[in-house]
Amino acid sequence: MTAWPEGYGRHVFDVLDSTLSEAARMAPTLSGPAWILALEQTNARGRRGRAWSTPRGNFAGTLIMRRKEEPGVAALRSFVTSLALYRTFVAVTGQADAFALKWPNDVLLKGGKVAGILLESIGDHLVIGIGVNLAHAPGADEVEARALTPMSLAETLDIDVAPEVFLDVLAAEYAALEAQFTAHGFAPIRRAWLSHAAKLGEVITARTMRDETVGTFEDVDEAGNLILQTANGRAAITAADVYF
Ligand SMILES: O=C(O)CCCC[C@@H]1SC[C@@H]2NC(=O)N[C@@H]21
Repeated sequence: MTAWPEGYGRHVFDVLDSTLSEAARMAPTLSGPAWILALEQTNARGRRGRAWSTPRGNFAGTLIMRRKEEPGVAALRSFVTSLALYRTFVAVTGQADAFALKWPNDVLLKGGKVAGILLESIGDHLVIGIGVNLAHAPGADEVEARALTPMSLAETLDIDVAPEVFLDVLAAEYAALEAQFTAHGFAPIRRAWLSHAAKLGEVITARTMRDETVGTFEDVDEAGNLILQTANGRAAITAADVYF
């Protein structure tokens, strides 16, 4: 059994609209960081206003904490979280090679998307919503045409992990990385994140609402920007959807 990290609250709900919405409701009452888990969500949201489906058996969690730093630094916790997710997947499956990280914060299983993260600010709190396809993945026809195929742990690896068990491992992995981030800053997180990055050194496409940049994925800089080497030189991209 994994020890629950000291100082973190743990709140498990059967059904919620969204753990992000519950975090917003709970924020005024919290005295420290807290994890919120829902076994089912009825109105979950993904990045860029997309819907996110959470059937029973999948993981839907939110970590809420008071924001200690300026927003740009606090947002680097999306990398802390995706690295914690990577370590959690390896811990529960024993299959390090099956998983990879996709900038800015998706986790891939055998090249398809198995987990996504949505970071939001609520007043002086940071909320990190995490969705993991443990049991079921949406069909390829339910996601955008160029999106990676959704994958689930159960359907792809034949490994069943209960959301509560996943939460306990993730909370412990996160707490260890949060302590490292607080003590040593982003550099060690960035190095570890890059060591698991998908498509590093390969040509990828970063698309925003306005434009599309194609280039070789060279690095993630100290501010978390995606660095692409393009035909017109080096591009630092702050926010985009990445396509392989
Ligand atoms: O689009 C993405 O990749 C991010 C998906 C984030 C989904 C999670 S599930 C738990 C939390 N509650 C929500 O409503 N969304 C996030």
